Amino acid sequence: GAAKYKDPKQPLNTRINDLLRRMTLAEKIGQMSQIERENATADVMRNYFIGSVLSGGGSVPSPNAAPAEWVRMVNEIQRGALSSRLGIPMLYGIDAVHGHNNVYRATIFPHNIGLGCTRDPELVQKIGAAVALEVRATGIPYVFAPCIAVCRDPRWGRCYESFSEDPKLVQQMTSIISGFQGEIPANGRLGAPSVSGQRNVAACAKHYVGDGGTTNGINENNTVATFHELLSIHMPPYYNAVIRGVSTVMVSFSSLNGVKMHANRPFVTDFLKTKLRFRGFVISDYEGIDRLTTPQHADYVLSVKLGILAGIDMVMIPYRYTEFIDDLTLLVQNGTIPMSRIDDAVRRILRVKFTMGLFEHPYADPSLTGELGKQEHRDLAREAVRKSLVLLKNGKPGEKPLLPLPKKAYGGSILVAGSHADDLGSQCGGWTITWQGLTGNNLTAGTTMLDGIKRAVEPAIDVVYAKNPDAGFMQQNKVRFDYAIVVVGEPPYAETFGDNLNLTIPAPGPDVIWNVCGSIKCVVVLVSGRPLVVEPYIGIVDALVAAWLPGTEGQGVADVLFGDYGFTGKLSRTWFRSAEQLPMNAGDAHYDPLFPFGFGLETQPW
Ligand SMILES: OC[C@@H]1[C@@H](O)[C@H](O)[C@@H](O)c2nc(-c3ccccc3)cn21
Repeated sequence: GAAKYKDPKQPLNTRINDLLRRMTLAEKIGQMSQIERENATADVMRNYFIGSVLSGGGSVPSPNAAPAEWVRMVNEIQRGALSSRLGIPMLYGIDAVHGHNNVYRATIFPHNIGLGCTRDPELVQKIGAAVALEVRATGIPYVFAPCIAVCRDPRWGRCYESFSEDPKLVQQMTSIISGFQGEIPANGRLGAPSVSGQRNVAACAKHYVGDGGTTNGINENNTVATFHELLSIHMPPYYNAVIRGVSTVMVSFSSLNGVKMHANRPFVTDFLKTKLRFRGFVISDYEGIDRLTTPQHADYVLSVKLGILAGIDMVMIPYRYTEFIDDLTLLVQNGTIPMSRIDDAVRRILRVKFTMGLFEHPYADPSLTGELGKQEHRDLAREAVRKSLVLLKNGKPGEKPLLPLPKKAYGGSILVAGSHADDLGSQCGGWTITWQGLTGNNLTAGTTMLDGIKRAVEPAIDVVYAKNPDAGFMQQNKVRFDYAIVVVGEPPYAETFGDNLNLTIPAPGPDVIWNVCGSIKCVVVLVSGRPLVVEPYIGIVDALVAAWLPGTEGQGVADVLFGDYGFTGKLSRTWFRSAEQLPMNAGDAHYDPLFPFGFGLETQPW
């Protein structure tokens, strides 16, 4: 009859063992290879037995490609994989870290720092489920998310990808994994990979481990921590991720006490696989094994040896796949890497692929294309925006609170000022359409904060927008406006490009604050991937809101500014006074924040 591995009624381990024993070394090594979509032709997939393909940040079939085009591309690559001797389906992975963020017109949710401020794990689980549907709309079944870093220093360019400085809060937000993958079944094995069905996606807990603890927040650098500091600060979210059945774990570029994580067998194998009994597969980061040497790729045979022996099962190569395959083949044939290590890697990869039904459903479900950017998901994102905003000041001493703002203005006009009020790209931040993100309003479909404000106020009200009002403008108009909403902040950035040692509000933000708030009542809305230096302005502003990186549904900001909903957000990380204090986290002996972890004023809806 049919080969056992093709029979979904066979027990999981029967299928794995039946397939494994049929595989040649070349087919096994092919399964361990993940290549970039740009070089994933059907021939390459078939001839090299490639097991996985990725879209790197911004890697799309064509600019502004529609879901149907994504589906065609993924299916074409799959057809190549399935035409190989054993017909093992390939697994396509992509970064969906705040929505399906590479895809034009996808719903873009608040980045994780804002989701941490909602203190709402159930909401975050729903977000995972919604993002899974949008990812499946494009025929993709695997996401490199969530990042469960515990960011301990906001000078780190990726701090916005972290839910919190507090491991317990990050642990709570691992609920997103159950959103992505579906809840583990009641009789399911704890710790085993678990993807409920074809409306779910396999997830990836990243970056293992200690990515958020590097010295001075320098990206990809070194985390100095005792074993117990590691276990109490950076490791806890991995306990929850494993129990929730996360399918994959991605290794961090960073080092732990001087040992590169991509070469760290004690933690990748002995702790994660043996101690925690993680049974999914471990994937490297992008050229992560190349970076084991300086300069990177200086000795690729050594890189492959160290990475695979550390316990990496799948390598995000992503271009030099013939070199990877040749080098790994050599290392196995000369006995440096035992076949048992290869078999462990392939078993784990097959376990995930069988469990998620990839053999039975290798192709996209075309009925899901309508899920991309669906209004229901945008409404969910708008709710997340409302709940992520943190109100830091509301009214000067002895004065009544400024928020919620009235929807009518007695003078008939309000001023909206600042670069970030009318900039969809900046309110989305990095990892949006491109790797680094974009400024401007043409990148995708969404609602700027300015649009949201205009829709919120009564039609008769005149909303005047001035991107960068100078003192003269304010002098001439100070009696015209009842109040001003000033929206300033950081430009989009990702990874090392976001590393920053001073954390001041970029120009011309401060000038706009001085000019406007020195003249009329103002609420400042800060759009940033982390707390910034605001102490110099605290006295002059009437109200201050941390909006983080809200994403496409900017209407959510107006919802709370104008009192349709109350402010409820609580800081997911400490708001420092100056960068010289850093690192400074709740629980430290010396703790002198401007606003402490957990702080957040509240307002009542009208
Ligand atoms: O996009 C794939 C992965 C992503 O999942 C990881 O979180 C992230 O660390 C990452 N950096 C690069 C990357 C870095 C520098 C140049 C080119 C690509 C690629 N990736």
